[in-house]
Amino acid sequence: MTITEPFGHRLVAAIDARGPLCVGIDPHPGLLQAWDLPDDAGGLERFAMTVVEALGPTVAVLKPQSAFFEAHGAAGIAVLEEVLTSCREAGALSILDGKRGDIGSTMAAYAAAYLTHEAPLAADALTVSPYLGFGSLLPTVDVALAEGRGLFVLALTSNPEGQQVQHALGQDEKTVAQSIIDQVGALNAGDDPIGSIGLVVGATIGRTGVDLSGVNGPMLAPGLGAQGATAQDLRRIFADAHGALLPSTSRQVLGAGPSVRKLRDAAARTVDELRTALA
Ligand SMILES: O=C(O)c1cc(=O)[nH]c(=O)n1[C@@H]1O[C@H](COP(=O)(O)O)[C@@H](O)[C@H]1O
Repeated sequence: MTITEPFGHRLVAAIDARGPLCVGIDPHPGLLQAWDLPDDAGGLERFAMTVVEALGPTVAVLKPQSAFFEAHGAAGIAVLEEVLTSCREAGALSILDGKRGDIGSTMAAYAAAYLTHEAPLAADALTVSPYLGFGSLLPTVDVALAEGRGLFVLALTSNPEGQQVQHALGQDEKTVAQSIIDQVGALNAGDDPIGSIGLVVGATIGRTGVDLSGVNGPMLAPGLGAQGATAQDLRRIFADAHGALLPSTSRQVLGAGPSVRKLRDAAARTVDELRTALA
């Protein structure tokens, strides 16, 4: 589908209408079992499509995690395609969590695969890794912007191991993470209300002293719930941030299934809690 409105604008409108929440579609084998589903492509489809049925009409953003679909081979990819199409039809934005990062010419191929209107696996945005050098992402940035889609660039990830790379000091005495944040901010500069190139800043990162005041773009914050972060952590980390904060959780909400009503209630409770904490 051809999109004319920039991703950043569409995200702001979705958060305004539905609340600041992204729910990850992470079909862990343990969750399939808890939902009484087989660990095969049929179980994967039932799981993922139940989440879309429950949350596609109510939650701002859904984020399928690619690896869980790839694990089922061609049949799993077909389910991912169905999920991405159904998110769109249900009115939720989609972020494909693929964490792609490669040399520039290959990044152009990832952009063609996930961020163009002809692509069967087109999502509204894709997670990407800048650790082959921020410049390697620029071909993907160009395609995303031309297609009305977005990126989420890993800056400060929610896992503790990320610090080894992300807190290291670069030649300019900035941390690697701050340098990525600043380069994303430069791409979004002047966009109103915000640009379309986002960052991933985990809700678990603690006190880093990072400056998010110049982002002017979307900020995906995973780590709520199963990884231990709370709405109050978000309030502290993003106190001076400028952009659109999109808290994200997977297992905390998915654990409420397979009942559609319970999934909806779990997401609605999380949105209420976030709205109160972030007001
Ligand atoms: O890009 C992501 O979505 C992501 C980045 C990050 O720093 N930390 C992180 O947990 N994620 C993803 O967010 C989801 C978190 O799942 P839960 O821990 O179940 O809420 C997983 O799919 C992770 O791959």
